[in-house]
Amino acid sequence: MKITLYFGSFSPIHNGHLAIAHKLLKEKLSDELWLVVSPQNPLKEEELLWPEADRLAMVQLAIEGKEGIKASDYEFHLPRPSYTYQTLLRLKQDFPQHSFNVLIGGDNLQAFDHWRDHRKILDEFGLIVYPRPGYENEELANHPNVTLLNAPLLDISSTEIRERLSKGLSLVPLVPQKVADYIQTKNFN
Ligand SMILES: Nc1ncnc2c1ncn2[C@@H]1O[C@H](COP(=O)(O)OP(=O)(O)OP(=O)(O)O)[C@@H](O)[C@H]1O
Ligand SMILES: O=C(O)c1ccc[n+]([C@@H]2O[C@H](COP(=O)([O-])O)[C@@H](O)[C@H]2O)c1
Repeated sequence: MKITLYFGSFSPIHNGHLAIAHKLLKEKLSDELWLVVSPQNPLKEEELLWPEADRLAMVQLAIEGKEGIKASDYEFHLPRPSYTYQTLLRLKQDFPQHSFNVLIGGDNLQAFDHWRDHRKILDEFGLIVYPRPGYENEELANHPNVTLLNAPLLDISSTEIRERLSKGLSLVPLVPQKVADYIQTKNFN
């Protein structure tokens, strides 16, 4: 099978992520999409991230009943921080029957040059990139292993959700109701 991996901190997952996931499957660019929860993005501060088990639980709630999408805790069992190329090599070893590529937002493409082994990710696996406001990387966008996905842009970020939570504002419609309910049962700060 052709599997697309959507790596993220997902602290928390929101409707922007889900819109992209649905679009990818609708365009039939892959057989399955795996949402891989990264315990520790090498370029992110640890204190901004909610506990990984909660982040995974919220991804699972958000995709419940949705065909073709899976939540993955694969990186929970790998060394930290979560270097994507290392994860890809392990996945290739563990699932030799599948082929993998990586879905990223244009904002991550901008910073992609700073990812460890980014050239190898590009050459050996390939990227599917969708636009994010204000970000471009023309050189990479023209690479033969980069596919562009023309997806809807929802101006939502996990940061905004955490800010709304700290102000006591409603989280719907930025996240699915089940995720909002989950967050209310926790004491995240
Ligand atoms: N509104 C959105 N629409 C589409 N993709 C998004 C959106 N927000 C984030 N992404 C993408 O989803 C992936 C995972 O993002 P991440 O978990 O860091 O969410 P985030 O909202 O950017 O978080 P934060 O605000 O904490 O930085 C990244 O590739 C990022 O580019
Ligand atoms: O491999 C790297 O060097 C690398 C550098 C920055 C980000 N990443 C990965 O990119 C994914 C998206 O990160 P985030 O926090 O924006 O959701 C996440 O899985 C990170 O581990 C990976």
